[in-house]
Amino acid sequence: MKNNADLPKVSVPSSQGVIVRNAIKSYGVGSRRSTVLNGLDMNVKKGTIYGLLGASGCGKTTLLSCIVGRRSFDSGEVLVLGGPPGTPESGIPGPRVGYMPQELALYGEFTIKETLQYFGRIYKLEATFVNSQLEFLSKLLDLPPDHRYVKTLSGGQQRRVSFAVALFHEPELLILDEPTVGVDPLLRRSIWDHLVQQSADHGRTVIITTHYIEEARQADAIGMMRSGRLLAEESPENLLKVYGFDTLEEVFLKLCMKDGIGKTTNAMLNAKSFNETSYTPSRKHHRDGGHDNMAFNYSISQFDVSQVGVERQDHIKNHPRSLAYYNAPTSKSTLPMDGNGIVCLNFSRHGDGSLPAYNSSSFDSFNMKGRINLHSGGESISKSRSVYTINKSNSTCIEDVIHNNEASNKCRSRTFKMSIPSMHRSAALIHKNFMQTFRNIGMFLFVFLLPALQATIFCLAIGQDPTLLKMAIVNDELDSSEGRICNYTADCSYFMFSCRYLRFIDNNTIIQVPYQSLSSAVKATRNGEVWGVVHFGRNFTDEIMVRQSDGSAASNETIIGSRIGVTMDFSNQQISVVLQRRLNEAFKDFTNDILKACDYEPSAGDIPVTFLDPVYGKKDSTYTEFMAPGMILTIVYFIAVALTAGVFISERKEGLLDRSLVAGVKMTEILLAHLVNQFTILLGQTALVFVCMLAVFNIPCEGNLALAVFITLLQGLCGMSFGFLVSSICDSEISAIHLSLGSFYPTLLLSGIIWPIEGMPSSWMRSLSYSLPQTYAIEALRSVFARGWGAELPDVYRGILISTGWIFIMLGLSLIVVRVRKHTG
Ligand SMILES: Nc1ncnc2c1ncn2[C@@H]1O[C@H](COP(=O)(O)OP(=O)(O)OP(=O)(O)O)[C@@H](O)[C@H]1O
Repeated sequence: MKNNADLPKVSVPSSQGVIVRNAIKSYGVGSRRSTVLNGLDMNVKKGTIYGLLGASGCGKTTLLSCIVGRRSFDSGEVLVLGGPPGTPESGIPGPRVGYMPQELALYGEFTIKETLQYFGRIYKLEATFVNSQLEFLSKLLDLPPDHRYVKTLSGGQQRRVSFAVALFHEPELLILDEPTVGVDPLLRRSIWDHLVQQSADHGRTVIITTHYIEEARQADAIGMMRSGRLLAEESPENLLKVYGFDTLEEVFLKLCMKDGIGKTTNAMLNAKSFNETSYTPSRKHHRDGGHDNMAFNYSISQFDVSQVGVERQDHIKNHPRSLAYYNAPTSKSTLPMDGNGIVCLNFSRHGDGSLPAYNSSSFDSFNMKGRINLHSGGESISKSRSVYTINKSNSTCIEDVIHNNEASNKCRSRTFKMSIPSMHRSAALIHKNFMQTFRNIGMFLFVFLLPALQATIFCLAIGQDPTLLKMAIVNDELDSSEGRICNYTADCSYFMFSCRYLRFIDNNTIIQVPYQSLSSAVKATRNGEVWGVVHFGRNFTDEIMVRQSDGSAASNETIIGSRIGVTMDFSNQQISVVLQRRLNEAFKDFTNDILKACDYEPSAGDIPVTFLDPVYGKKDSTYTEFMAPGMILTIVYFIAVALTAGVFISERKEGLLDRSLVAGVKMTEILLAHLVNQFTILLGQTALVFVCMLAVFNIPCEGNLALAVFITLLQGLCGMSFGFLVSSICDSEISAIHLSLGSFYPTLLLSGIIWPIEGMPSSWMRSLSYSLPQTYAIEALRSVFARGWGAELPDVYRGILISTGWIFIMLGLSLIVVRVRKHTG
């Protein structure tokens, strides 16, 4: 029908559909550990439709996710299209499988057409093929117009689009988790008709879960699942015939009741007729079709089971038609005649650990058409469970154990191997990310401008000296009756020094509020009306003169009379520091002024400690300048954390991650695409932050601007990596927010952004500070900004190296966490 020429060709057609053996899967740990799959066996013949039925929570989705390789069994085996998931033979992940997870697994911001185009790019399909499939599937699934955004569709419409995504690249194997939920009966029928046609005409294998038991009548086989295993695995016709019911629901109910009242014996075996009937695909093409799946071709009645041990017989009961289990066969007579089959052997290793030798001559009466897999039935895979493949053509016994171990070793080594990203998939992901970003332009602009906005707020709000602070002035020197009033002379006149001093107080910082009495001024301070009181004694000017002339012989009375008494509200440290500084500066200016007016050297009145020109920085550098490097890095770092942390979580929750990974997308490609996307945004954000800080608010950067930008971008990447780590650890956005916010304050407080690390009381706390990802980078940027240092100096290159190290550590940890989570459920 459609020319799917670009899909990778499978060189060796597989004869197998899906085979699951003795699958065990648990979730949780300790007392909360619960077993979801409990020794489950499943056989799906290639080219058939397999309906997996079972109550909610019985483990269907878990089983499917293990089949598609998104989870792994605790023990047991799964072969998909001839190989374990994750191996090239299985085609998983990759275009040979179409997976529709239970979640929607669609991008809401995309139109229907864009959705298919995206997956088309992932599969590297030609645009003409994608368009023709879109047209075809739109009709088949009665999809809304393809320009409609997915997020605007109804739930049922969205599920149909999700179904179309699983179908459209015409995969060999379709794994559909409840595709017909929310779909009306007519459409359900056309979906099933399509699946039947796909399996009949094109030999596609379909595994489908559904809650509508009766619709599974169209399946070739049904697996009825309960308590983590299959109660029955049979064609619907046989099930109905054997149990004599009209509906599958009744059959299922019956099986459940049997299972529930402790009849552990498999219902199929109890029903004698099941021993006599094998599951044979009902549609003619299956009988003729040659899609060999050995599991389906034998009923138990075809095998001589006389030598099967008691334990094995239990297994046989669980595998009434698909498998035969044998205790270590020593004679060819124990093996089936004619046909193909999976033969499970219960054998032990020899004393020296070697495996018993089987070769084709052991079974020469067995007319093999294809491969025979000989399994041991032992429970412990590593010790006694082995798989043999006997290859008829060369008549040698190939130890699949070794082969499998090699395969699993390869798998294991793949686990932590960084696969080289594919160009076309990375390009598709990057394209998708940018489309998602720019679709919501309002939100994008907000996020894009947010760092510059934060930088502006920081520069405006932090580090400026407080202004317009009210101070009470109680000047007892004033007495108009005695002519003691303020004049504004600049001469060398020793008169009303109090007024002359007050003229030098910075009016922008201090508002002078005259009070008549000291008590009322102190009361005003207590009431919070003023920040303090500046008090001059009645003979202030005279006492200063006496003190100057008496020098070291000045009396205590003179000293007290000549002082400017300041009573302050010290409750606000920053304000009181500024007030003290301004009052001291005013006094210095006052003495300089009077000395100059009287022809003395103005600086003669200064204290001898003199700060000459600084080596680095300015004498009057502000707190804003101290904080700016830290703030720049913090803003960029945490915006990157916030943007990235949600990415995986929403993709994982919506099933998009699973769908992409099953489609063949690599985790490294997803990471890379997000890094490219976020980094591009980060470039713009960083540029705006620097313009804002340096050009608008005049924060000085003495060093190389490019170096400063480079350090900032590194910290942005560091934030992204941390965001990825957070999102790979957390299951929900809420927990990601908690973790991100939880890390925000310790970073802010411990990284030397607000206060110098040298102020920390103990060495362990300093060590803790330096173990954070931002501390060295902040020191590096501060050195570039304030000292003008270059990358050749340790303070700078250490920041660069440590930031780079953190990026790799956190990205590596993210990949490890993703892998570990896959294996732990
Ligand atoms: N990640 C997980 N951690 C812990 N328990 C889980 C996890 N995933 C699934 N489970 C539990 O495993 C059991 C089987 O879940 P699963 O989703 O496989 O069932 P299901 O048969 O597909 O159900 P439904 O038909 O409702 O989709 C449930 O009890 C579920 O709560």
